[in-house]
Amino acid sequence: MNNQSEVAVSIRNLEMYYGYKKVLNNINLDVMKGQIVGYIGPNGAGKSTTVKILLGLIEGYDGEITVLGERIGNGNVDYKKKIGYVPEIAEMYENLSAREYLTFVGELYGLSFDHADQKARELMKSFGLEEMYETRLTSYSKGMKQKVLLISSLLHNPDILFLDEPLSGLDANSVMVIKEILAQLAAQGKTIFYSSHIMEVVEKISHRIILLNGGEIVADGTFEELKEQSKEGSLEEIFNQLTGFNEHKEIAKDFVQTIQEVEQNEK
Ligand SMILES: Nc1ncnc2c1ncn2[C@@H]1O[C@H](COP(=O)(O)OP(=O)(O)OP(=O)(O)O)[C@@H](O)[C@H]1O
Repeated sequence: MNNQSEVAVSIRNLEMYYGYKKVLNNINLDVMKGQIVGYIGPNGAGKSTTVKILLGLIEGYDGEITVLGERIGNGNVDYKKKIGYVPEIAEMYENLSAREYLTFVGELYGLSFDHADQKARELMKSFGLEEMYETRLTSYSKGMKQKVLLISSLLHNPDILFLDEPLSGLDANSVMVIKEILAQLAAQGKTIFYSSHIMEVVEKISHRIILLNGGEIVADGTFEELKEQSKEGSLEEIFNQLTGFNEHKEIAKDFVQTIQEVEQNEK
């Protein structure tokens, strides 16, 4: 089932200010069901701000946003049950075991304890973490915590997923598994917003790439379309070109020179 013609998220004339600073400028988007959207841009471009607005975590924006047919921001929060979110930096209550954490999150999303428990145990097993299920998260490695976070975002079988650096800390084998899971979820009609600074992965995984720069969309299309427009070969090169960046060597040289500076009395 792939409903690429149905709109999952619609954004019209979105603008956001922090104080006097405009951080989102006239964002317009329709994202279809079953699409994996690579939502990329330089640090501070406005990616997290957009996602937090869609999640209902930030108010005070201008514009109209519809998620799965519901206009958001009118007090109706039911749509949030259909969303899964993996933030880049997560508060995980690390004194809890994975079992306690995941059943807690599952119950927040309306699952019964038993259903959440059974599902979480099964998903932990798929990730090779069955033995760790009752162990406190404090003793998990970074990659293990990331797997628990991914599970927590998917337990309630959401229709839309927002992932911020979801492969952070994962080994090569786990990366292959997650990429395949995302492809299969999209094929079932789930919509995935995938934010990452790792261009090789975004290039491969995304059906559509949206590049944000200074709060504006500066590119929107398939990787092939972006390549055609920019005449560059890789997404990294397209990114550098469209964000006007070609000074990495000079910046690195200045940085290294500064590190090597010694005070007169240190010589
Ligand atoms: N709570 C806040 N108060 C004031 N300004 C903020 C706040 N959060 C973000 N900003 C500003 O909004 C702009 C967009 O930030 P945002 O976090 O959306 O960027 P991003 O594209 O997600 O960046 P990164 O790739 O570094 O995660 C930046 O200029 C940032 O300084």
